[in-house]
Amino acid sequence: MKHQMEPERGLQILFTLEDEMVVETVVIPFSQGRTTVCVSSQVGCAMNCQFCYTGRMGLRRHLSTAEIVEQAVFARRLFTSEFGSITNVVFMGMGEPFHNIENVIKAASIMVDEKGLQFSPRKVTVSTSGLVPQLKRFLRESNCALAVSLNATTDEVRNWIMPINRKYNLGLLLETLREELRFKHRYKVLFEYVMLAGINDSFEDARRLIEIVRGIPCKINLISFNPHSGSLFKPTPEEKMIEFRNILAEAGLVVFLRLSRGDDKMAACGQLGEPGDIQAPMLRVPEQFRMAV
Ligand SMILES: C[S@@+](CC[C@H](N)C(=O)[O-])C[C@H]1O[C@@H](n2cnc3c(N)ncnc32)[C@H](O)[C@@H]1O
Ligand code: SF4
Repeated sequence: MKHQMEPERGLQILFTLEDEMVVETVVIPFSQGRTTVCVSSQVGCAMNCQFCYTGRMGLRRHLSTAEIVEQAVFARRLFTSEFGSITNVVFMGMGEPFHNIENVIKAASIMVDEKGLQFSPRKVTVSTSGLVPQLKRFLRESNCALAVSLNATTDEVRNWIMPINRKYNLGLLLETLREELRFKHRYKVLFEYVMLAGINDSFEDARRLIEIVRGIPCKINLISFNPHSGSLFKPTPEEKMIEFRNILAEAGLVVFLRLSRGDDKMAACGQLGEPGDIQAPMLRVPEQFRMAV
């Protein structure tokens, strides 16, 4: 595993693997001494979410346990002096972690092991697009935190922007969480919701979101869409994101806004990878959204 810093793209680290494939890791310094390393679990991704740059690559291969852990080890070594220490790990880089569940569960356990990287389990978060059987397994076998990329409040929209929903729909995903979390004491799932202008950001969506997560111990992250070349979508304006947030907060939900981290040099969620010439297919835009994209 060789590595190289990409000064042009800020805190992005590129690792060249033994087979010359390249994987990306991002270090995100927040305020108050919190620094998060965002690790990849695959080269590319098979899930083909329509708003995600990595998804366009298709899946090249899974990463081994060692290749995942090494990203956190290296980031910690590199950033300890400059930004304090790495405090959090999120599996939100390239790939769908639960598509590579075996290696991800092992990597996460090494990260929290006393003889390993000694992170607190609450500070290691695995994010999924919603592979239901693997999600159940993770909740039963791992004590690390879980994030679920929701990104829509109806099957109609989610079937389009996240095709995995055709296999495991919203009802099944949310019912599984409701059931499984009954056995996890003081555990909250983090729902991620990337806001796409005119697609999933209406006030009706906000009200539906309140209904569909009812009974699930959760926090919600509203994420600003990071545009990339060739993408159909536009980010929801900041004021609208704030109004959307307020509707959720007034209903008693714990909700955070993750506004864009700014410049296009910063490597960010859903902007990692290099699709190349052969790309995953773009899906047909449903009739009612033709004007929005
Ligand atoms: C890149 S994914 C990796 C983890 C996992 N595959 C998943 O989907 O949760 C991490 C997060 O980035 C979000 N994301 C993907 N593309 C994005 C984009 N262009 N702008 C903002 N967030 C994006 C996803 O919805 C997800 O919540
Ligand atoms: S959002 Fe996650 S699951 Fe979807 S294509 Fe991107 S990396 Fe894969």
